[in-house]
Amino acid sequence: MKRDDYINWDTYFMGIAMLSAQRSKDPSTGVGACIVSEENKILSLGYNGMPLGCSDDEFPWGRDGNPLDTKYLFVCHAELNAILNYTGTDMKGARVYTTLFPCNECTKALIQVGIKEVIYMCDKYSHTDSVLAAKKMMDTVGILYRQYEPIGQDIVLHL
Ligand SMILES: O=c1ccn([C@H]2C[C@H](O)[C@@H](COP(=O)(O)O)O2)c(=O)[nH]1
Ligand SMILES: [Zn+2]
Repeated sequence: MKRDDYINWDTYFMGIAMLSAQRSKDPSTGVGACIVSEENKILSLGYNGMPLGCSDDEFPWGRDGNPLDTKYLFVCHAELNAILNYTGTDMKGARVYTTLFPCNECTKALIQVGIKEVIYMCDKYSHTDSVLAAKKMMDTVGILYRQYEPIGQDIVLHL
């Protein structure tokens, strides 16, 4: 008889997004994203990090002060990295699992490549204009979004 305690698709893909976030060098918010086809095949992965050739050790990771001394103008977001890391040709109808609700800039890119659903873990910036704009765009174009609901087992990463 087969096991009945296997994890469901949402847990599987959110777990992979969480694992991807562990690659981030961001000291305050590591973000991971996993893009999945309608057939439940992983299309791409990403996490937030400095662009290629921009050293993790030389570019800033701070949050406050002169904008040029913070990470915000430099860091490439997890969802955008997942899109840019994709080597295939068609993401239409795919969904993205992300550990943080996408910002407005990532949302524009998710729309342009045909993502149809966003499953997120954390929405800690829900009050910001960026996330409000992201949700306005998703509502307008019909992208569904829902918070990940753990069912059964917790995702535990023993690292
Ligand atoms: O859509 C998003 C929004 C943000 N991120 C990244 C960008 C930063 O590296 C962190 C946020 O840092 P805070 O210190 O919490 O402001 O999250 C992303 O990858 N995707
Ligand atoms: Zn973003």
